[in-house]
Amino acid sequence: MTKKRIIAYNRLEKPVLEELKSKYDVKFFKNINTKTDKVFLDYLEKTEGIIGLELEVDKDLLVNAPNLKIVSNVSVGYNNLNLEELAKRNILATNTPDVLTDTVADTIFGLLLATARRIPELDHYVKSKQWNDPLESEHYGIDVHHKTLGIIGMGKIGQAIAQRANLGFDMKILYNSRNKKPKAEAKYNATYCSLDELLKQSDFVILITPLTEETNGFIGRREFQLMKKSAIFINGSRGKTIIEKDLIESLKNGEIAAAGLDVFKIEPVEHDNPLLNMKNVVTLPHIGSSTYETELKMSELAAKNLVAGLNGEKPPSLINTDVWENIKPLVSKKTIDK
Ligand SMILES: NC(=O)C1=CN([C@@H]2O[C@H](COP(=O)(O)OP(=O)(O)OC[C@H]3O[C@@H](n4cnc5c(N)ncnc54)[C@H](OP(=O)(O)O)[C@@H]3O)[C@@H](O)[C@H]2O)C=CC1
Ligand SMILES: O=CC(=O)O
Repeated sequence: MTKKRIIAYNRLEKPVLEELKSKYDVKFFKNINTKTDKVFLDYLEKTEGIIGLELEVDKDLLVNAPNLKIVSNVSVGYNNLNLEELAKRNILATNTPDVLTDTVADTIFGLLLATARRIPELDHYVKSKQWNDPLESEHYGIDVHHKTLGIIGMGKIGQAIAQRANLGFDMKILYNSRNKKPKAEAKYNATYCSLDELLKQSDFVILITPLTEETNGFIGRREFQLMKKSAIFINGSRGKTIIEKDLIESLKNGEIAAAGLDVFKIEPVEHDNPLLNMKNVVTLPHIGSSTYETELKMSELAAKNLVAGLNGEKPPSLINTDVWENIKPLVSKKTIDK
């Protein structure tokens, strides 16, 4: 029997890739132009499953993928998927929630600490042999413990951040999300407030929402100007949830004190991005979930999702349940190859 054809894109941990290769005809592509790469487009035509990171699955791609049954993201965010176009074609979409929650919360909290206490800047100060005298106040940071933290996006990761802030740092927690979270309020002593109130009252603002039509450009000049001049802004969501040029202006004009960024409008970040020259900005290369343990768990979950979808079974972390309801009656037991 000919093996089903699979595309793996950008990231999949080696043992998982090898396991898939034993079952399927898998081709791995990395960061190619998917609109023009001939090898990719030829392969895509007979592909039944895609697994990977940040592949833009839009109408252009889907018209070239007539046999596609499932797209399995190795990420919790799925702003790279056009769900409307996938639904029109009854193609399943999956992601990797939960397994990364604590790791991402650790990264984001680490970024907050690094920005507040100026850790990368002072590391450079020591290693570049500038530490020759006792330190003066120009090198001081600001306290994190007992301050007010505003979390925009009180979902799984937002709540894991609240846990760290509440139990570890005794912070006052304000949050904003579409719906109130009474359980999280009780557990982490968190208070719901409007976005504007959160921005005005917080010493630290963490943005950790998905990128959607609603959150595209969510935080811009108006929002930065509402923040305290001493506020530190942390973005762990997606680069496009903020207006990056507005952040640059607000930092330049002292409207906020500093920023910690794991995500950028364009990734990898462009080398002439002004944020890279700002001392009060701490940058990371989108590594929220990137530990050995968690990346492996994400790849394993993504593979489980993919295999289930290809076998006509409901994937464990399905995004578009409406598509599953449509195809469920059509899935023929005969076509299932276990
Ligand atoms: N930097 C990195 O490496 C990583 C980044 N991420 C990003 O973090 C995001 C969140 O992940 P996760 O916590 O697991 O997802 P969840 O779905 O559990 O949480 C998302 C939260 O965002 C809230 N939200 C959505 N839209 C709005 C809005 N318009 N205004 C205010 N709040 C809103 C939701 O509110 P409600 O519950 O009320 O609907 C929910 O509380 C991902 O989608 C991804 O973009 C994730 C992993 C790693
Ligand atoms: O950014 C990473 C994700 O899992 O989403």
